[in-house]
Amino acid sequence: MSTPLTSENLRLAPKVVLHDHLDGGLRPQTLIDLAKETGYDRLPSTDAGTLATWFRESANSGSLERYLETFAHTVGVMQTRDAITRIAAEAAEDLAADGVVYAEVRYAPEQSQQKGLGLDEIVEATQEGFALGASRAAADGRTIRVGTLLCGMRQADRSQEIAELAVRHRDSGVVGFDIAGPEAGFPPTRQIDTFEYLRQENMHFTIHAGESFGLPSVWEAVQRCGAERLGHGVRLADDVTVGEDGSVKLGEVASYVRDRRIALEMCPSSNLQTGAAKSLEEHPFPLLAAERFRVTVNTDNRLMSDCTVSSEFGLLVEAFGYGWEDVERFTLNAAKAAFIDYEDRRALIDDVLIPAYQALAGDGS
Ligand SMILES: O=c1[nH]cnc2c1ncn2[C@H]1C[C@H](O)[C@@H](CO)O1
Ligand SMILES: [Zn+2]
Repeated sequence: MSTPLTSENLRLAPKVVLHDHLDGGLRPQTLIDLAKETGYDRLPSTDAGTLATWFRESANSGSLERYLETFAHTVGVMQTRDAITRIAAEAAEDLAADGVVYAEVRYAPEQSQQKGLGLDEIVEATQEGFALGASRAAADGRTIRVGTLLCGMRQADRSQEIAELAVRHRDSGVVGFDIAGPEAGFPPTRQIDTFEYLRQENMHFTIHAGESFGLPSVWEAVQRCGAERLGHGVRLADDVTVGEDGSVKLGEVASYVRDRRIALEMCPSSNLQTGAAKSLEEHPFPLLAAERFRVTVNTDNRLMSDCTVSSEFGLLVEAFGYGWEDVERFTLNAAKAAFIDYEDRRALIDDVLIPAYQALAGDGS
């Protein structure tokens, strides 16, 4: 018999998240504690409940630029080694508690230098935190592995430095690179030399594209920069035409992305907040999933969207009637697109995910 697809069972099911920002996932109380400890005096509230609501409501702005303004407060407390380690440890614990077995968590090290920390020190403090969080989760009976993506910020000019930092730390848990920040006016080709460098170093990278800017941004990210995955990529749907008879026709960019199995790191709640999608019903997730794009389900920012990986799955299950076989497919999509070694991906898929979803779907019982 199949296990009922409830929110609690979704939480217990093993999941993979590829797009989760460290500075978008702080616990509200931690933010308050760290603001006090580090002398950050600009928090909108020192009550955890009020602060959580403030983030959710402020991020719910309909604009990516305004959504991004809320990060000044989280980044504001990520300026000491201890604060960064605590935040990373809690992120690993919170993801593990939500049933995530493999996570790629990203952040922009250049934003943690307000008090003079060095870039390498920031990466070391983060890695230390993830290791600590994973070992605390293990003590609680949960297994999680965390890979890190380092982000260059599109509006700044430090991507090359950050890419070199990622390459330097590739043997201690950094698995890839990304560019984040405002999309309009900052095309990924501004950093084209950095992407060329990363390819020469055999380093993986994803690019936030097709979120607040349209199809040209997706095309540039894929064809000019060589992105292996797309952060969001919702506007790819502009290249998918659904006829009156329900027939679906893909344009060249969409075809290429589907043919090459370029993963789409979809984050439904975040998309609703930034206006990348008007409503869940109009979100391109079900269309792209039905057309067998490599869609994955992600949080983007757990604090700003007040979500978890399992709650994002829950939204999609409720809106589009997905079953365990769909949850499994989206999870396997994420495992296949992870930036870890092939052997590790295979082990994750064969030894962890497939047996668990067989049991959930009631196969062989
Ligand atoms: O959805 C997003 N689009 C573009 N940039 C984003 C998004 N979510 C977070 N960021 C930015 C704000 C963070 O400070 C930065 C690094 O995690 O990435
Ligand atoms: Zn993001």
